[in-house]
Amino acid sequence: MHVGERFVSAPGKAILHGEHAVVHGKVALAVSLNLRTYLRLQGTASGQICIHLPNIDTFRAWDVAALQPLVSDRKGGTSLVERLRAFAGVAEGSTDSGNMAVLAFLYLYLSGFAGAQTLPSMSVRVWSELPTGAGLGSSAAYTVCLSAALLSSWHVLCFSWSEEELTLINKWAFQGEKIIHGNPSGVDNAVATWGGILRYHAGKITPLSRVPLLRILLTNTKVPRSTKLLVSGVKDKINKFPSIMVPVLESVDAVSRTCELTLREMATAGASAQQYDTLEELMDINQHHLSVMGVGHPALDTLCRLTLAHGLHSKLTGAGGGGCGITLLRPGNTTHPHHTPVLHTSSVRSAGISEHTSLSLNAALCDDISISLSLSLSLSLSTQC
Ligand SMILES: Nc1ncnc2c1ncn2[C@@H]1O[C@H](COP(=O)(O)OP(=O)(O)O)[C@@H](O)[C@H]1O
Ligand SMILES: C[C@@](O)(CCOP(=O)(O)O)CC(=O)O
Ligand SMILES: [Mg+2]
Repeated sequence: MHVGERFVSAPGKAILHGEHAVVHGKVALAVSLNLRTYLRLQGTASGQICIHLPNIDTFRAWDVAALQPLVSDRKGGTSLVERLRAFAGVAEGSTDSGNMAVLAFLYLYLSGFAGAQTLPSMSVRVWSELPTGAGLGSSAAYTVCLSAALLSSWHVLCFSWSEEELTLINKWAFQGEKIIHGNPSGVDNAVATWGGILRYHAGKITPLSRVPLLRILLTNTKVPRSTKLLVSGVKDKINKFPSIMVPVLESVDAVSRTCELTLREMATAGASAQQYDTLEELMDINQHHLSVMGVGHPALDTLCRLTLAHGLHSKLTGAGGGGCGITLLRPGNTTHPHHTPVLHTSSVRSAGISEHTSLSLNAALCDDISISLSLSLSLSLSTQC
C-alpha cells in the first residue's frame, strides 16, 4: 500500500477557566491560539516508518515488517497499547516526552492501517511553534495533526473536511491524548480541531458565538511539568479528601459559568469597569482553587504577585505546576504595537482546503515575567459578535 503526501496543522489553546475541574465533568472555557503545530507526511518505498520530532529531539525508525505482527493479538488478551509498550520498551507510567509521542504515533498508525493487507511505509515530521509541556495544549495539537494526516492517508477523509470528518479527527486525537495524558477531558483536542472559543462540558462542545474583545497576556514561567502527573495528583487529592475537594470543583464550575455569562453580557451591552472587576475576581478565585488542588507553583505565585503590583490579575492556564499563566489586560493597558488585536482563522487545517473561520487568541508568548510586563505584550481574544 502506498500513501501520498499530506501537510496539516492545528492550533494550541489557552484555558480561561475550568482546567482540571473539566476532567471531573465540570465546565471549561477555552480558546485556540495563533501558535500552531505542523505535520508533513510522505509516503515512501523504503519499507520503513520514520518519525522525526525536532521539538523533543526524537527520531525513530522501524521496519514495517517488524510492526506488522503487532496489528493482530497473537499472544491473546493484550491491548494494542500493551503490545506497543512491550515493542518500544516503554514502561507503564513512563512520562518521557519521546516515548509518549512515539507511542501515540504508533498507536494511531497501527489502529488506522489495521485493515490494510500491508502496512504502508512513510516518513512523518512534526514541528511546532508551541512550547512543549507548558499548558498550551501542545499534546493535543500534536495528536490532532497525527489523526488528521493519518485519517486522510487512510483515504477515510477527503481534503475538504466536513463536520462529521472533524468529529472523527477529534475522536482519534482523543485516543492519542489518552496515551500522553492518561485521563484527558477532551477539551484540548476539541479546541485544536475546531479552533475558536468554546465551552466544554462532559464531552459536549459548544462554540461561543458572542464574546467581547479581550486582551490577555501570556507568560511562560518555563518551569517544566507533566500534564499526566498533575492530572493524576488532582485525582488522588479528590479521592483522599472528597468532602473538601468536591466543593472546590463545584466552585470552579460556577466560576466558568459566571465568566461565560459575564462575557455574553459584555458582548451584548458593551464592557463596563464592573464587568472587568468581575473577570479579575474570577481569575483570582480560580487561581486560589487551583493552588488548593495542588497544581500551583512558586513561579506562578510570582507571576500573580508581580502582575498584581501593576493592578493586573493572573491565573495559571492548562495543567499548572509551572508552564504558562494568563493575565487579563484592561482596555486602558498599553499594548505592544506589533500585537494589536487580529482575527485569526484557527482550526485543524489541511494544505489547500478552505479553512473553518473562527477567531483565536493572537498569542504573544513571553518567557520572562518582567520583560513581559515592561513590554506589555498583548494578546487579543476576540470572536465575532
Ligand atoms: N511538537 C511535538 N512533537 C512531539 N511530541 C510532542 C509535541 N508537542 C507535544 N508533544 C507530546 O506532548 C507532551 C506534552 O504534553 P503535555 O504534558 O500535555 O503538555 P502540553 O501542555 O504542552 O499539552 C510531550 O512530552 C510530547 O510527548
Ligand atoms: C488539566 C487539563 O484540564 C488541561 C491540560 O492542558 P495542558 O496539557 O496542560 O495543555 C487536563 C484536561 O482537560 O485533559
Ligand atoms: Mg497536553
